[in-house]
Amino acid sequence: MTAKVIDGKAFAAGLREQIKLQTAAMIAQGITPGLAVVLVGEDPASQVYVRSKEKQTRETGMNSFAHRLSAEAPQAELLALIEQLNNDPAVNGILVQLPLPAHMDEAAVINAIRPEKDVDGFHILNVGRLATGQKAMVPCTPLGCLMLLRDLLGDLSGKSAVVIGRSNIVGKPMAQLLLRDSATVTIAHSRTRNLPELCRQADIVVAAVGRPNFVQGDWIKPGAAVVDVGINRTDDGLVGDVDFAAASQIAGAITPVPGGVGPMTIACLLASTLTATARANGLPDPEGLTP
Ligand SMILES: NC(=O)C1=CN([C@@H]2O[C@H](COP(=O)(O)OP(=O)(O)OC[C@H]3O[C@@H](n4cnc5c(N)ncnc54)[C@H](OP(=O)(O)O)[C@@H]3O)[C@@H](O)[C@H]2O)C=CC1
Ligand SMILES: Nc1nc(=O)c2c([nH]1)NC[C@@H]1CN(c3ccc(C(=O)N[C@@H](CCC(=O)O)C(=O)O)cc3)C=[N+]21
Repeated sequence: MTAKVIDGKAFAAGLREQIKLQTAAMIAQGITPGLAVVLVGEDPASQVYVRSKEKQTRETGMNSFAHRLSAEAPQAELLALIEQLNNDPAVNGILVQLPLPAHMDEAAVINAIRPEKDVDGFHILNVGRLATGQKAMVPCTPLGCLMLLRDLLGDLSGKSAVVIGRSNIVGKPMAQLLLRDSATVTIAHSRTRNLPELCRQADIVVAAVGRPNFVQGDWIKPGAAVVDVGINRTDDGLVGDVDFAAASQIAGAITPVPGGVGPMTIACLLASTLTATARANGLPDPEGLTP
């Protein structure tokens, strides 16, 4: 069997078209959504992402505000910038690109963002809201994965899902979203025993590990859905966390790297910016863009 290759790039493009239409409708009401992206330091990969985010933000008709701080900037300078963005009515969403330089306290920085403007969904209040089933800002990468899975499988209720990875930015919120959709969720990590066997029982495998080709083809249940979040730069170029060649012979559907989850992350960032703008203006949540 050969798996359906899920075209995240095309799905994301469709999502951006919807966002563009709904942004235009908002602008017609006198409201222009605005996203501020803050980059601290000169990490080349982060610079590429941030430029891509800025370009796509403008292409949907939203305002994009870029702020760059040197890698040596004191944390107080970043906190002062966040405070300024918190109080700027033209800014509906704030994203501080991670990772931050080692001298900064990531949690303190994230929690300084007004939760309503926290389009990454990393603020402790949004984490708590998601975990308790309240209206939250939801992290972009897991949201993108959820959209792809719902599109593929429809109702996720009762499906068994294994999420490999327990980070605050991918694994844990992914598990929360799948749980909210009534999947039966197992979270695996570096201390998990019998990971291959665990995966073999899963209808859905989400890999967010950060190790090239980590998930083997024979870990996959025939016909299962495989979502590869991993972005690993190797001598063979950009590869995911799943051995794509092997897994795509067994899975029912699989996301490629590149062209799978990555483009969905950025599209969901724009979706969340629109959601934040709607909520800030007492408008209903945008159609089809919130989980
Ligand atoms: N496509 C996209 O939009 C995005 C892609 N990414 C990519 O996704 C990947 C994961 O990112 P992130 O969550 O931030 O990474 P982290 O490094 O924060 O987390 C990795 C997780 O994998 C687990 N892990 C490590 N080794 C093993 C192992 N041998 N067996 C089982 N679990 C293991 C770790 O377990 P433990 O907790 O025990 O250490 C940890 O929970 C990276 O490649 C990253 O680049 C990230 C964000 C967005
Ligand atoms: N505050 C914050 N929020 C984030 O959402 C965030 C972050 N920090 N730090 C870094 C990670 C990583 N991330 C990606 C976004 C897009 C692609 C993406 O578009 N990938 C393309 C390929 C891009 C390439 O060629 O490098 C693809 O998979 O097709 C990948 C990874 C967001 N992150």
